[in-house]
Amino acid sequence: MNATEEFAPAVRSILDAAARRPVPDDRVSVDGASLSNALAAADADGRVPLIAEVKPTSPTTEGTHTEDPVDLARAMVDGGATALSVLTEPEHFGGSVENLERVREAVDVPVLRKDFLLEPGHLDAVEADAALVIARFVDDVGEMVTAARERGFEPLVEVHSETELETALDAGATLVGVNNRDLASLTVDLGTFERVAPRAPDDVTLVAESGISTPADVRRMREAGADGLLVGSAIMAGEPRRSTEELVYA
Ligand SMILES: O=P(O)(O)OC[C@@H](O)[C@@H](O)c1c[nH]c2ccccc12
Repeated sequence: MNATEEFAPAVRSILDAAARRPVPDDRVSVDGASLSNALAAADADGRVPLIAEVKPTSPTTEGTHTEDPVDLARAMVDGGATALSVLTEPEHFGGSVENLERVREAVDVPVLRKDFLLEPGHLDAVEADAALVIARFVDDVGEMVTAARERGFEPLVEVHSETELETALDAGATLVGVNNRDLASLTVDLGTFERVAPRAPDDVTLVAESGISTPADVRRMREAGADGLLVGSAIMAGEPRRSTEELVYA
């Protein structure tokens, strides 16, 4: 991480909390389902490959959704979601490792753990199929990619710029998310994916993340080369099954 980088106060607070997270004594070992294979299969099936996110709240969301995460997850899968993402960050996103455990037990699509994992030991808090590694926040992306794979997770490496994409590719990432939200300022620009995506080689699975809320946004990201889309707020704000369907059949 670039220690001189300026982050929004909410982001500083998230990172401070993440750094204080305890590291479990034991390593997890999972037999994770492949998120990238699931995305490719949905595409081959003529569906928009959508990762729907169980996101109770966030620093940029008003209020907190109190629905049972399992009910939300089932509605998203019924609406055609290819995979799910579950926030496990407790202090700023209303997430928990219990939410992830219960959701993964209840559905048979791959489940991504969405959190601010800063060191390999943070991967050991809970099992999942895939784990998010945010290039901007970890000192050694290669170490996190290797640590995730050793445990059986498929790493989804999140980038926000061409430079971070290079770092992710050098680290051996094969599943890369381009976050349209700038985690320094928390502002969203769908042009981010459009700028960064053309720099990725064809064999990399590219996920467009954040700020996607309408069928037109879905088509825009697909035209720019998205192999998958990660959507949270827009689905949480609506009736989850219907709002998932609207995007999956965009
Ligand atoms: O709610 P949105 O705008 O649809 O975004 C979902 C997801 O991309 C977002 O929650 C996210 C992307 N990268 C993250 C890193 C940490 C926490 C959250 C995120």
